[in-house]
Amino acid sequence: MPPATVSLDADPFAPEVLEGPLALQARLREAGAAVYLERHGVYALARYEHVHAALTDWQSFQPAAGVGLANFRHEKPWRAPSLLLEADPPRHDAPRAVLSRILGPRAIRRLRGAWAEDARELVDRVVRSPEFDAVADLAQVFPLRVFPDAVGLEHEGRQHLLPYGDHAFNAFGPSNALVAKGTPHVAELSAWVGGQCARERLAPGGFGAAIWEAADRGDITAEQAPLIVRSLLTAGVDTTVHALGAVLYAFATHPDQWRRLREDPRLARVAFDEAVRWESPVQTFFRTATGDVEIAETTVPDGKKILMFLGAANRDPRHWNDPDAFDLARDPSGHVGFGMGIHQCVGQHIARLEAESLLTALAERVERIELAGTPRRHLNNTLRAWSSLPVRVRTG
Ligand code: HEM
Ligand SMILES: CCOc1cccc(C(=O)O)c1
Repeated sequence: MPPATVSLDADPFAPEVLEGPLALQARLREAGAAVYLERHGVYALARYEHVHAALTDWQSFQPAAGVGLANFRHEKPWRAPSLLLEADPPRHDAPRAVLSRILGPRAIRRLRGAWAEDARELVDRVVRSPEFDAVADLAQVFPLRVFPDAVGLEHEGRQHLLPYGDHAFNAFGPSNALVAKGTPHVAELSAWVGGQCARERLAPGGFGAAIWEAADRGDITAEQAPLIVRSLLTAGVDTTVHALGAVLYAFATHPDQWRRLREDPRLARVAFDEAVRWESPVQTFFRTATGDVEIAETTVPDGKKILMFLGAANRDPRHWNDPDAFDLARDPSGHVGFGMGIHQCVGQHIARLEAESLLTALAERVERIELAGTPRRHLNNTLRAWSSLPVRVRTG
């Protein structure tokens, strides 16, 4: 008889927990292999071993009933489910294959030069001032300069991208004040995003046009094409903005690591993955049990949700040496900050290119970067993010 599952009344989506999640993450890892969260009726997994196991076992823990708290088996989704994120094989297969190709190595080779040049121009301009806000002036600016153009979006209305993604990531959590804050804008945001997925709105040569060309070839259907474009607009902006905020915060608080990057700018790529492990900009995702399934010494009843704490797994001392250290000497591969398995982030190579472009440009110009004031968090049910990151730089 497996030991009774520990129950906790904690709320991972309470503002004070979203502000500082590390204490609850440690408590969950130590309380038991699986912990039943009474408040939301879900089974929490916080240890690396079990989060990895759940992510890679889509047959037992499916995304198709929603990867948020809402259970699509008996609740209407707030928007049409994603054909990737919220789909199981075989429905998941063709959309995934199409995006994997479009967002793969050939795209990276095509974009590398232009993004490096764009990053150098932006950094040259920003560092003319010794003090600035690394979120407002870099982390939010660079992705919104390069990614919408790569997708082929019109210039008009791009200000809707961040709030749309912010609401989508809030909507994976419970219907709390964060979701209520976004609800009045959902109709306008969804109308703009939905309009941008139409073939005639997408510039030739972009990721969006390439998705429609995949429909022309019959790799996907014309009905699927706009929803797959929507995936890029939902998942591809806020995530990279907050991951860049995370890596800039990491360097501003670890001068010894900045020195390592200056000595060897090729470390930019591993630095980004180490920051994604250390801060985990995407903190949590849910799955739904497809039967009475065993995991973490617990039987999860059919139809019940599990909550995977990606951030907690990325700092699990059972898997990582000195997990709370931000250390460029570490090999962060295997972290679950991009997920794992068949749903592992299909845009991760694009995200890494954005980070490599910006960090390389900074490393070439900035001798020192440090905090110039108190950073402020941006709270979201799923994303770990900064709203402000005042820094001081010395160039040379
Ligand atoms: C540092 C930035 C990013 C982070 C931390 C991140 C994180 C993640 C995570 C954790 C998943 C897995 C979700 C799950 O297992 O339920 C995922 C999936 C996904 N990501 Fe990313 N992502 C990032 C950037 C991007 C970008 C730039 C794009 C688009 C260009 C993108 C598009 C997607 C899509 C479409 C999926 C669903 C894949 C599938 O279900 O097959 N992401 N991402
Ligand atoms: C970062 C996880 O990836 C996502 C997030 C939100 C939406 C979608 C989508 O496929 O629409 C994907």
